[in-house]
Amino acid sequence: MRRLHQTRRGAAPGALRHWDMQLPDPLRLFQEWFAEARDREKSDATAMAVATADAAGRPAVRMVLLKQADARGFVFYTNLDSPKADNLRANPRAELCFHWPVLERQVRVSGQVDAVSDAEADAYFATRPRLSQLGAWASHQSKPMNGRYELEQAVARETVRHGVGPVPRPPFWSGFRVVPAQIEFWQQKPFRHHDRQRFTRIGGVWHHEWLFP
Ligand SMILES: Cc1cc2nc3c(=O)[nH]c(=O)nc-3n(C[C@H](O)[C@H](O)[C@H](O)COP(=O)(O)O)c2cc1C
Repeated sequence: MRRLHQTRRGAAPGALRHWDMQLPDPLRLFQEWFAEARDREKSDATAMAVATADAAGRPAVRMVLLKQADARGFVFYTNLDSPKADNLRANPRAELCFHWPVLERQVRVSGQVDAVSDAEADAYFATRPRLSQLGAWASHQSKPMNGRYELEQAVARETVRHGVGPVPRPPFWSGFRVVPAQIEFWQQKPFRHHDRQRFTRIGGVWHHEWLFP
């Protein structure tokens, strides 16, 4: 695991010596852990739980797949008529949680949620397999259906409707970006003496704390 480097500074004669931490950028640290997870985990390292709450504060959590992670935030795609999208419109905050069991690591990311731009969603949708694109058109995500047959019928209808041309992104399908205000890295250690490091962004600057496990 990447460690904070501690360096002595300001050691003018007679001055108080102090420890100054040179902090790693938490987004870079995330990228390092994520790259290791992609190499070493047996399951999909992009799978993450996303917790939302409705306007009354009722929580809901479900798995989604991370499609982009950079300085702007963490992006996933979904149906805009789904309960999670309703929650995010009512209360545009979320927490993500990755668990990488082979590496014995957990990462939590929380913050404000923005809609991704239409251009960005179009570009990502165009990369999806055709059957996934048709599935996005066919699925009224989280609405009741009369068994699998209704889904298969809807996929068949969409297949005929789109013919052989490109399948455009449905207007009811797009992405959300969680803009990180806090990122916590948890690394399992023997006897539950785990490492926890929390980074909080205040006024555009990341602040670091160690937490008791
Ligand atoms: C590993 C995994 C990955 C998933 N990825 C997505 C995803 O990227 N987008 C999505 O809308 N649903 C995804 N799902 C399904 C969601 O967990 C959920 O069932 C669905 O989005 C409906 O959620 P909602 O009713 O809370 O809106 C995934 C499920 C699993 C188990």
